[in-house]
Amino acid sequence: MLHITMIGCGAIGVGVLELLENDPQLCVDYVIASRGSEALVRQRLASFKQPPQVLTALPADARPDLLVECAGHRAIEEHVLPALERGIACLIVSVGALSEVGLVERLEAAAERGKTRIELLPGAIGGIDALSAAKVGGLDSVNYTGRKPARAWKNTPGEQACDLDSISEATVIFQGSAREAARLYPKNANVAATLSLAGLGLDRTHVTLIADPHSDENVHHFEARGAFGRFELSLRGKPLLANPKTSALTVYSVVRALGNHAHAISI
Ligand SMILES: NC(=O)C1=CN([C@@H]2O[C@H](COP(=O)(O)OP(=O)(O)OC[C@H]3O[C@@H](n4cnc5c(N)ncnc54)[C@H](O)[C@@H]3O)[C@@H](O)[C@H]2O)C=CC1
Ligand SMILES: O=C([O-])CC(=O)C(=O)O
Repeated sequence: MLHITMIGCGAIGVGVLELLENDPQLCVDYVIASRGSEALVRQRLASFKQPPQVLTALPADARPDLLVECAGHRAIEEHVLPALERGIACLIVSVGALSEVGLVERLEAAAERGKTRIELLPGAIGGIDALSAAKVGGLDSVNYTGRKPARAWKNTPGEQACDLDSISEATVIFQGSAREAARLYPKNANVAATLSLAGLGLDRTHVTLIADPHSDENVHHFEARGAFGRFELSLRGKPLLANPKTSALTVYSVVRALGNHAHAISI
């Protein structure tokens, strides 16, 4: 059985725990919550048969097989870097955090010192395997468009780009590099960052973000061109009820990745 520590227990975390509840090969022993939210998280987990222990930091003597981050950008600095130093393998969904200058290098150095590894999860997007394979032959361009319902852009700079409550048609709220998108929209541009890291990099991946008042889906579309040919993918994800910014596929992506670590055959 694999012993797992989960960082963050919001929409993704609860979804993952629900799917893992009856898995005999995966056990989430600890959930690390942000300071002050422990009681709320315990309440969220009250209906679980065997709820994980809720803490605000990994105990010094804990030695999970895997740590999975489902929390947000700040959690990388706070929990992932120290865990890597301790030799704990980490899986990350907040891939956009890696747009911060120098963070990739610091994660690599921490993993090297801990003799362990970091896995960036595809989350809400697919095709990362094909894109990173295409990169080997050389890529010329990668263009990504993220289209979400207007409400998914609440509390983001999208509010300054347009009036999210009254737009009557799909409105472009951002165009620029994946690095800038990840900085400005940390909770909405993890896919942009993931595509960049797999493909042409944060500065050469072109991103368009759209608020669509008529959509109830999170639509991720990208087109890549290179020596391999041309590749286009459109993924129409259903948002999670608990958080309209997040697609349900992100939960399944975490469960898949954890299962791949536990099972004899990974796919
Ligand atoms: N790679 C991808 O495709 C996607 C990645 N994400 C990332 O996943 C993150 C979580 O998404 P949701 O579960 O929907 O968000 P959420 O807001 O529902 O839940 C996040 C939870 O993590 C907790 N948290 C925040 N910072 C923390 C810290 N430093 N330590 C411990 N707990 C902390 C919060 O209190 C909250 O309970 C997003 O912020 C985003 O960065 C989200 C969607 C897709
Ligand atoms: O869940 C999604 O649809 C993707 C997302 O929020 C992101 O790219 O950060």
